[in-house]
Amino acid sequence: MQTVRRSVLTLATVSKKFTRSVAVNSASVVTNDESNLKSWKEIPGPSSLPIIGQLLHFLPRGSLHENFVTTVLYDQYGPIVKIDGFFGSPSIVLLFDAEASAQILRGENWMPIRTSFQSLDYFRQNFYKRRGAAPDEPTGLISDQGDVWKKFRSTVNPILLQPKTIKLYTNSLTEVAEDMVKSISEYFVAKAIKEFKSKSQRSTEEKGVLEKLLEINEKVAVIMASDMLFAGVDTASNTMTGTLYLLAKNPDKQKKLREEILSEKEKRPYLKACIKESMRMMPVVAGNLRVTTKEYNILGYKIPKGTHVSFVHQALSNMEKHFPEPEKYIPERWITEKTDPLFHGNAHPFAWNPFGFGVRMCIGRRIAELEIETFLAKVIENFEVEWFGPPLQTRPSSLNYTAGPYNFIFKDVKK
Ligand code: HEM
Repeated sequence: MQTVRRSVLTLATVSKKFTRSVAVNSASVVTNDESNLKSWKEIPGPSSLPIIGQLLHFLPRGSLHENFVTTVLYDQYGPIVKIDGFFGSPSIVLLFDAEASAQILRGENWMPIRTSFQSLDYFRQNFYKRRGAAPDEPTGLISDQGDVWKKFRSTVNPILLQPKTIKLYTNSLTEVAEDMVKSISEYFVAKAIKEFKSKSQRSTEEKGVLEKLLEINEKVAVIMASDMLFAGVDTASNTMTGTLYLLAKNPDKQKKLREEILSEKEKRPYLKACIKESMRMMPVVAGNLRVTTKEYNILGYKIPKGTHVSFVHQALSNMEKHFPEPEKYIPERWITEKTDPLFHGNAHPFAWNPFGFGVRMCIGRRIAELEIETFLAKVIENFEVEWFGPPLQTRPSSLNYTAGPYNFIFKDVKK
């Protein structure tokens, strides 16, 4: 149970600037004949006890203690599963169905609610309150909801999602990522202010993310720095480790990637494909979450307003029906012809959804992609990466963390 909650990264008049690529489609909500719908109580799930609900199943030695998100629940109960809340926490509905996920994600795309970590909410609210902030002031994208989230997201969206700005910022971002664990956001912002002031006036094109955020105001920069530290470090680093592991286990794919990198062509489709494929097999975020703001009819069940629904895309992207031979690392599926049975476009569009959806999708996506591409290209260009010993383990928690030992061998590439 705890794992489900933590597995979900609890991490909209939405500004026109960022609605353009988003399909708001509440018309797609299923309108089954109401009389045939089963009630919320009838949604299948593990057996439950008063007060503690299904907790026993998730404790050590319980049948669902480990990795149930991917297979066990789906195999036992099907595409929709209810996990009862316990000790006052809300119940949660898990969806293992791409179309049903699409219905809710689209239906909630106007003002998506994705609950955060209670401890983070508490800390941020008290931290900012102590500093004299008004109740409607933002605390961060991860923790805010409703109008406060919408207004703040509209402010930072154009900067964070602009490819030109992100490209400029990659080097400093990577540097920041390396030692950010030791520091707090204010430290970086203070340092950045000092640095920027010491530099002569620069054109808009040369300014990085933090510089542009600082131009809005210091508060926006501090909040965003805090969000980026919280959501951007472990996600990107675990994805890099997972990709490196899969490349080490698939030397033919690694060789092909090295050839592309050494060819020094500007575009690197195979590199992108390698990353997409590892995010399909080993997504760092197992599922996403929305709290419904209206009633839905999903897979024959009535889902009331206010329900916590989790879309378990880790399970979906590892299903044969969406991605043939799902247990194999085949980056080619992302670049092959439409006629190839492996073609990724044959999968349901919501079966691979590692960065979330719509107006609330990951705001750091471009930064993450660039970071991961830069890192992998450098490593694969310089080293032949091998792996020895048992497979790399992942530890599902708030994210799917890779767990040591990291049995990599790096051999110099003979150039
Ligand atoms: C491989 C790396 C990453 C993955 C897989 C990932 C995944 C996600 C997902 C699934 C969401 C939820 C989206 C939704 O609700 O629809 C999210 C939100 C978010 N991510 Fe990422 N992320 C990654 C890297 C980053 C980076 C590098 C940053 C910052 C630099 C970042 C910042 C955020 C923030 C601030 C949010 C909250 C957005 C909001 O609620 O408006 N993420 N991410």
